[in-house]
Amino acid sequence: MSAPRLTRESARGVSARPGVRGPLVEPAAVGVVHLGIGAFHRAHQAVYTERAAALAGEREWGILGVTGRRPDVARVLDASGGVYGVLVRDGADVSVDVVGAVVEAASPDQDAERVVAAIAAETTAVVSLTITEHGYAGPPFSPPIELLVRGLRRRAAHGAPLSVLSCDNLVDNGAVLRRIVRAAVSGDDGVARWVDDAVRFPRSMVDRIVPATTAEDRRAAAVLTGFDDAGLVVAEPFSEWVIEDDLAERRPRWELAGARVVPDVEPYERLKLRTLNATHSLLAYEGEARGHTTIAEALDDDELARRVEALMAESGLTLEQPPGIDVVAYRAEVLRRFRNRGMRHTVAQIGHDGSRKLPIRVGGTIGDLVAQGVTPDATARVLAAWAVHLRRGAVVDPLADELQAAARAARDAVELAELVLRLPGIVPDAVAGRRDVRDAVAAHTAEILALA
Ligand SMILES: NC(=O)c1ccc[n+]([C@@H]2O[C@H](COP(=O)([O-])OP(=O)(O)OC[C@H]3O[C@@H](n4cnc5c(N)ncnc54)[C@H](O)[C@@H]3O)[C@@H](O)[C@H]2O)c1
Ligand SMILES: O=P(O)(O)OC[C@@H](O)[C@@H](O)[C@H](O)[C@H](O)CO
Repeated sequence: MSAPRLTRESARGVSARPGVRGPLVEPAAVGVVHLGIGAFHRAHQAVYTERAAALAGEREWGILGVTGRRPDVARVLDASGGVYGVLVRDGADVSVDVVGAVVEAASPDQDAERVVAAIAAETTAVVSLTITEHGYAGPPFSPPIELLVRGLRRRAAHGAPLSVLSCDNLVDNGAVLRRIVRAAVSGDDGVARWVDDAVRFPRSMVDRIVPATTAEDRRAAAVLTGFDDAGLVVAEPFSEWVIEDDLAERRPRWELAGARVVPDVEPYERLKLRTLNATHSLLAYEGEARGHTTIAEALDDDELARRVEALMAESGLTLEQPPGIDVVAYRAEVLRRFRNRGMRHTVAQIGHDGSRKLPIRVGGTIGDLVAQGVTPDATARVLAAWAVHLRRGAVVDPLADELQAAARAARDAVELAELVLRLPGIVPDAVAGRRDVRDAVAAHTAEILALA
């Protein structure tokens, strides 16, 4: 690409161009350490943090972004002084928000000491994480979790309070992370007591659709900004962040930027995981079986659209209405978001790591339906579509080899259904052996197998 590179210096004045905004801040210090600086953090929490800091007139909320596994993103952000753009796509409309909140970047293997020191620094008030569902598995734990624990041990020496904020699509992400950290420091009473007293692990629900960036996205952003941006991310206009009101006192005023800080995140989280994420997984796996490439294409398929509506209605039986949200309007909005033709969110990307995602997206719904005396039907279809994916698709999953081998060895739809239901943790134990649930999954599996 021949355009000059976007950097903190070259970005000055870029907002004079039509369709381009920002950067809004020039932070003077690191106040947030973010572990797992992938596409989502750059399009979500970093955007809220920048807007909140700008609106509050605070310069202490610079972000040190730490990559999860590979150093690539750290090197890109190092080269740009942390500055990157968010290409917002709304159908054919495009705009770019240039973000200045990230001031440093690091990778776990090359910069571990710097990251541990930053987590321990009194000037740091928040450690946030987006390390994927898989990043919380262990022991042994992923590199970001190891760094977090090392940083907390060091920080306990001065004991300044801290918020540790998981922003991954998990059920009760705050409690999951607290359990991992508490187990890791359990041998050291002083650190464990400090963690209990001074470290908050708020639950949070995050929502913004952020597909992998393509070369076409980079070209479209360069037309608007005049710069090539290797750190570019692409996102829809919609964004939501609901955070449990259990943060340490010193923190960015995210609510100024539109985040909701509420006493109980659970109803928001359930609604999102069981509506948006569950239907995303159905569209991903059955979309693949029906030959679709993106979510928008899959939803254009009338049969799939009908299945999605049925899934939303069925999972709705297990949901309560979160304060301030109309569930019917929420569902319509999710469908509208999925239909955003500007976004190329591939079914392949969403289908990754099903063994980690499906317990969160459909396992709980199935357990709750059975407890209500309802045999899951529309929800069973998600597991059926996954079973067919395991047998025929390009599987990316920590258990890929074992799952693919088992799925290919299954003799029929009933055995495939039994395979996915009996995998530990996919559905609650009380449900895994139920004949009616197996029959529902098997019936859908047979239908999807017959598609090809
Ligand atoms: N992209 C979205 O639309 C979106 C929306 C809401 C929530 N999220 C949450 O954010 C997470 C990350 O999404 P993303 O789009 O940034 O993905 P990404 O692939 O761009 O980045 C993920 C980050 O996590 C790291 N990582 C990946 N696997 C890991 C592992 N096993 N251990 C430790 N670190 C690991 C990567 O190195 C990277 O830094 C999702 O898994 C989800 O929980 C994403
Ligand atoms: O990001 P993942 O891999 O957990 O899941 C893929 C999508 O379902 C997910 O990212 C949604 O786009 C997101 O949760 C919307 O807020």
